[in-house]
Amino acid sequence: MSNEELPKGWEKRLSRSTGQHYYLNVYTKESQWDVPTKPAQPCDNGDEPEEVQCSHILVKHANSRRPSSWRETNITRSKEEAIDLIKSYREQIVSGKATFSELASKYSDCSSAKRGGDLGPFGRGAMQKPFEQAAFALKVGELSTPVDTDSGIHLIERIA
Ligand SMILES: Cn1nc(-c2ccccc2)cc1C(=O)N[C@H](Cc1nc2ccccc2[nH]1)C(=O)O
Repeated sequence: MSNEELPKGWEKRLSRSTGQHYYLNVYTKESQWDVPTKPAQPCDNGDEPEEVQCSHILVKHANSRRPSSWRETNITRSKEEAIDLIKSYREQIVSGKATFSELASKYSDCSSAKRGGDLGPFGRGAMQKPFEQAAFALKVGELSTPVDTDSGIHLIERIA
């Protein structure tokens, strides 16, 4: 089957190690041995937007990729403490005690804190995969549960 015959967004590649053909999803860069039967990205059939816009609160921990931020030069909290903080922020937002923007501006370890956590619009392939998957699974206005990436623990709100 040539590339032209494959569903949109897939490419046929040859594995150097096995000599077998595999199929590359050009959007997610994920590969598979089975011949794809559906378009590579749900948005090809209108199920998913090209981009989403999200705000997030990031709490870094000692094992984060870069355990430093505008708030704290040397971040030493544990991953479990970071998860507990994100859960407490989520509770404050859901109960109306604080707004997402207020908490992001005060506590997020991402430089987007200065914009209330707003990351702007992004498409698939722009963010670390766990963040992307969580963001694209949210409905507009919805709040995530804690999301774990190499950067730390996130709380994500989908804006658009
Ligand atoms: C992806 N991104 N966008 C901004 C941003 C956007 C708008 C305005 C200012 C900063 C900052 C970042 C960023 O990578 N920040 C990192 C932390 C971080 N890691 C992330 C992983 C996924 C999504 C957002 C993330 N933010 C940092 O400051 O150490």
